Amino acid sequence: MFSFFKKNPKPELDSVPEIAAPVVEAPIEEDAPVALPAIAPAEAKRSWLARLKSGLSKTSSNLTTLFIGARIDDDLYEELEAALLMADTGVDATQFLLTELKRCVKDQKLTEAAQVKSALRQLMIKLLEPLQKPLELGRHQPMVMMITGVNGAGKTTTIGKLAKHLQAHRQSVLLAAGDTFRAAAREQLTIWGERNNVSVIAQESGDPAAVAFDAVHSASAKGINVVMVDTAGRLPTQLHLMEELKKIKRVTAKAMADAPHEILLIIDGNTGQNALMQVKAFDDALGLTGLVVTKLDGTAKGGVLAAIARTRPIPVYFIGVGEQIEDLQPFNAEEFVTALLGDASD
Ligand SMILES: Nc1nc2c(ncn2[C@@H]2O[C@H](COP(=O)(O)OP(=O)(O)OP(=O)(O)O)[C@@H](O)[C@H]2O)c(=O)[nH]1
Repeated sequence: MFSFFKKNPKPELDSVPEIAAPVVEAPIEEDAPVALPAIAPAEAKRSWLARLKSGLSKTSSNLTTLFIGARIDDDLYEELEAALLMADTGVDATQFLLTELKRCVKDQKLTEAAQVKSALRQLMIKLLEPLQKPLELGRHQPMVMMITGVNGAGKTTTIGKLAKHLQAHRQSVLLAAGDTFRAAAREQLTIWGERNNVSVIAQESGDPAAVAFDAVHSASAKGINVVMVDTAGRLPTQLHLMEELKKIKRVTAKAMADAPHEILLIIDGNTGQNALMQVKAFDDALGLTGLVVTKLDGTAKGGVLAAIARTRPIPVYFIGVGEQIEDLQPFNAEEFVTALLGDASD
C-alpha cells in the first residue's frame, strides 16, 4: 500500500492519480493549489524503496551480515543481540525478538541461517505493524494538527513537506507560526508559505497559544481544510515549556471544541533511545496521536521503531529519509523491515 492518508468516514474516491489516495469531503476552493508529484506510482514506489533501503543501510548492514554463512548456535544469537542493541532496538524489544525467534526456530525446526533471518523478518513486521496507521483526512473542518518536538528534530521541514502532500491531496492548508521564540523560525515559515501559496498566521511576538487560536478561527471562517500549528523546539525537561504546549492545546480547544485533532511529535531517528524518552515525555504531557520519525537516512539507530512499538506504540504516520519532499512517506512495517533485512526471498 502506498497511500498517504486515509479518509474518514466512507470513501468517496475522486482519486489523485499519482498516489492512490483519498480525497477530502470538506469543501475545496476552486483555485486551491495542487502540487502533484511528478512521478508515476510504480516508479515513485521503487524510488522510495531504494531511498529507504539506502537510508537504512547503516542499520541493516550489522543485522544482515551476521547471518551470512552462520550456523544456528549461541554465537549467532549473541551476535544478533549485539546488533539489535547497537541499532538502538532497546533491551526490551531485543529480548522479546530473541525469545520469539528461538521459539520459532525450535517449533519450526529451522536448520539454515537464512531461515532464521526470514523468521526474524516476520517477527519484526508483526512487532512494527501496530505502528502503521494512515493519517485520516476529512474528519473535521478544519482538521487541526499541533506539531511538537525538540529543537532541530525536523518540525519545520516536516510541516513544509506535509503541507505539499496535503495540497497534492486537494487539502487547503493554513500554517500557524507558533514558534514565537525565534523570529527566524517565524520568518522561515512565512517565506516558505509565500513561495508555496500557503497562508501563514504569524504574530510579531507574544503567545503561541493566541497564534493557534487565531489560526483555527481564520481557517474556520475561510473554509480551510487543515491547520498545522508549528511550535518552538523544547526539551521535555524544560517543564515551563512543556506547560506552554499544554496551554496551546487548551486554548486551541477553546477555538474549536474537539481540536487539536492530531498532536504529532517529530523525532530525529538519529537520536535512538533518546527519541524513546521524548515519546514518553511528550505523550505523558499532551497525549500524542502520532509520530513522524525524520532523518532515518544515514542512521545506524533505525531499531528505535521496535523500541517504540514495545513501549509506547503510538502510530508512526510518516518516516523521513532526506530533505526532499518525496523523502517523507507513510510508515509501512513491511517496507521498513524489507529495507532492513531484505525481502522474503532473500
Ligand atoms: N538528512 C535529513 N535531514 C533532515 C530530515 N528532516 C529534516 N532534516 C534537516 O534537519 C534540520 C533541522 O530541521 P528543521 O525542520 O529546521 O527542525 P526544527 O525541528 O523545526 O528545528 P527548530 O525550529 O530549531 O526546533 C534541517 O537542516 C533539515 O533540512 C531528514 O529526514 N533527513
